[in-house]
Amino acid sequence: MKFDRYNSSLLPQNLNPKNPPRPLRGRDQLNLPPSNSKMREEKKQQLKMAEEQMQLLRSKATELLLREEWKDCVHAYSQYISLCQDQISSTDTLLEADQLHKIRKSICLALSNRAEARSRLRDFSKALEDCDQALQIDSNHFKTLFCKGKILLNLNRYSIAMECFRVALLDPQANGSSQSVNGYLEKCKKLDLLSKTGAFDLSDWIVNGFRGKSPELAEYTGAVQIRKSEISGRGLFTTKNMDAGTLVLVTKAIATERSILPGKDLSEDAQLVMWKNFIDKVADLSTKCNKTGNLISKLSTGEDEDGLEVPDICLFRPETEEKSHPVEIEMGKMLAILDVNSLAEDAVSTKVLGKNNDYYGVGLWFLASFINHSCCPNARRLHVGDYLIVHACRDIKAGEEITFAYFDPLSPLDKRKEMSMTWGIQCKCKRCNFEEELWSKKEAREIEIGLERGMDVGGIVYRLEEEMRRWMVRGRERAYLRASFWSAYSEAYRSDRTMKRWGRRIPAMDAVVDSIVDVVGSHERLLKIFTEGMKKNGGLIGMERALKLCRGVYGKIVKKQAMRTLLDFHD
Ligand SMILES: C[S@@+](CC[C@H](N)C(=O)[O-])C[C@H]1O[C@@H](n2cnc3c(N)ncnc32)[C@H](O)[C@@H]1O
Repeated sequence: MKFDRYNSSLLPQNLNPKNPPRPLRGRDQLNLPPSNSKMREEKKQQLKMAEEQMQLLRSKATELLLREEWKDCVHAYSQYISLCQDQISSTDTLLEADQLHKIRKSICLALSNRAEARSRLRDFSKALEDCDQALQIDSNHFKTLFCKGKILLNLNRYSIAMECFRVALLDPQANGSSQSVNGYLEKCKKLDLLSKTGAFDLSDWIVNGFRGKSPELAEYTGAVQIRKSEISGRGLFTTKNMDAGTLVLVTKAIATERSILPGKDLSEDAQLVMWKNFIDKVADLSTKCNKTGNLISKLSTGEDEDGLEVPDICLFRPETEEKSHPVEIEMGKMLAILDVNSLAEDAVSTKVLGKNNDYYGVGLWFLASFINHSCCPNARRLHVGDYLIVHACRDIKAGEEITFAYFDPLSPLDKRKEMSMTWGIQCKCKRCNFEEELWSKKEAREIEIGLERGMDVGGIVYRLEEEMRRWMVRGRERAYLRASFWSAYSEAYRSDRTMKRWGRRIPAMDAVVDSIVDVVGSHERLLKIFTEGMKKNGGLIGMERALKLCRGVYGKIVKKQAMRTLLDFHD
């Protein structure tokens, strides 16, 4: 075909007279794409700019890390990491192998530092994700392994934590910090053993008068499982016989909030503020960690408990991996869960353990949340640091449900009913049922009224014992009533005048204490009267029984010296 030079559409655009040509330069004159070398030049330029930007961001992130401004630090490292990743993907072909290696190393360190910052914010799930990503880049990265080990230790996942510290120690970088890493490794080994054996020993701390840092504990689950309960919903059951003092479980708080409350007038407001902070903490944790969120969502709201699923106890073990999806717990449900399951750290045992009277603490502990109330409890709890220790307060048979007293079991039926209302429960235990029935007797009500009106306690005890003989109330049932009227018994045993007057006509103190311990379990108020009695009798008679009582109240404290220190508390 003849070349039609006037057919403008066939002309290159920049030679088209309809489009005035712009000044042409170099390769542009031929309308060719930029040469490889030009592209390289431009990319290099971009690379340089990005590098400068990254440098700035990295310095900023490091500074925030050193200043311990964790939130901003996480943010800065996130920006830095995504810039690095962008750079790798956009300049992939242009990066020399060593440049690529350098950037990947920087990402690894940034992930490690972000993990550190996240762990300080207690965002352990995300911190662990960062560690794992960093270790994908460099599986022996010392800083990351050290950080991951510490996070896992915090989460009581001792065996994987140990593995991290062991690998970290192989790194030549560990030299400078090997003492510290070794320290963590030893701690892990000790706690791992404790978590498997439950061989805790609080003796030294107790002998030292609970001064100094509370002893290091590990999570431990004894011979127990979660099952359907005849009391309500789910409960915790033993799978083996346990004698008084046996450790049932040790569990670390999901969250706690503590304070020394100011003067009385302010204390209600202060408690409200604490409660709000506590709710915020738990809500925050449940969104940060899928496992925590999922486990919280399995707790009772106090409604329709019998329809609730029975979770496997393994789910609550720290080493159980979280494979769960995020759950969103709506605020109303969260409030109900916390209302039903949170425990106040104001148990008498906490006060004995060296805390002030105006000290107030609240917390949530998973496994303890499955323990139902009974007025004849077989277990007690003790708070040490963030840990809750549950032990048998009397002998328990395999298959029996573990129960706490949510309120004072050494109080009369009416008082217990009043207290159960504040807990939103209606106790139907054997003791409550028996006493309910007995209270139809006019004599029983008269005894109670007598106690309320401050009648002579010796006379009250005498009358109650006489009536029980007449009603043919024996064994456990007799112990129920003695526990309900314990305030009269203890006052009588304590008063020399009363004992002089009624001594022979009322039963001996140790027989009454023994009968109550058998059904209601050991209790510090029983221990107190017992040790006072021992002192009056000149010392060591009854020491073995006192120690047994003491084990029921505080668990199996290993050294006798520590037991004696505890007994002294009750003088
Ligand atoms: C800490 S939870 C105990 C575990 C609960 N049963 C579950 O299934 O998750 C406390 C709740 O259990 C129920 N509960 C505990 N003890 C009870 C009792 N003695 N009588 C009736 N309900 C009880 C009440 O609904 C209470 O709010």
